[in-house]
Amino acid sequence: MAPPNVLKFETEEQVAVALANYIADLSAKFIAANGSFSVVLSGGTLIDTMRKLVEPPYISSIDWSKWLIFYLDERVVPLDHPDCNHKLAVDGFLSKVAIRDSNIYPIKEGLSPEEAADEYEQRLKHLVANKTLRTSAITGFPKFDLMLLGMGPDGHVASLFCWHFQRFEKEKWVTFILDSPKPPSERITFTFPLINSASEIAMVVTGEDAADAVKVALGPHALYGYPLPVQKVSPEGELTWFLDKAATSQLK
Ligand SMILES: O=C(O)[C@H](O)[C@@H](O)[C@H](O)[C@H](O)COP(=O)(O)O
Repeated sequence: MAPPNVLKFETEEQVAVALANYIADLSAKFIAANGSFSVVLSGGTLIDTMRKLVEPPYISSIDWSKWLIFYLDERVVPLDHPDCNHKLAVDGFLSKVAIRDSNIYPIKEGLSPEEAADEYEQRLKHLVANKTLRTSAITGFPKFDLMLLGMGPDGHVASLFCWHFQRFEKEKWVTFILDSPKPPSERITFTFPLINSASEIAMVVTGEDAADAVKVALGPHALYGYPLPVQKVSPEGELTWFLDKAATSQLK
């Protein structure tokens, strides 16, 4: 992986503006090259930070009909539950753009976390088999066009947490956790081999709470010691960080 692009902005608003421009450019690029644009969403504040996409010019310039939506992680709750990342995405973004429901892939309801993870992985395997998703020539894992990652104050990404074994999973595409330190406790999550097979990853990190983990991930000691999950984010393609001043306040 090439060194990450680290883009620092004064305000979260400026992060949102830059993120929309970055996503719109990638949408045009991947649709021109492959006829589709596969986008994987995180939960948390990411959906709000994507808000500029549902405003002019992007609301009319982006070819939404070619977008495919997936989830990096999902809480194992009903799809209409307030804790559901799919509900968060629908309410804040998907309900405002013309992406076909058939191109949006929420998890299957009513399953156990283990069953939900297996079912999601099987669905991804089907999409690889029917050529909806491309695969990495290096890893053989699905190669999503763009993954949009948030990062928790402890440096977690998706539902891969520092002191939990899921961060070390090497075989599965999707796994599950029953004791997430970030509630709710039961989730499914993409694994690092799947995350790192992406063409593009955007780390979208704003706010003071992230500052310590940003310091560890991007500061002078980034290569020392026990890496945070966020430090394992290393796509085959480009990694770009979008940070506001608050998030970089601990960086010297
Ligand atoms: O399901 C989740 O909770 C998210 O996918 C999670 O990984 C989130 O991206 C980080 O916890 C950052 O959350 P904030 O953006 O709210 O800080």
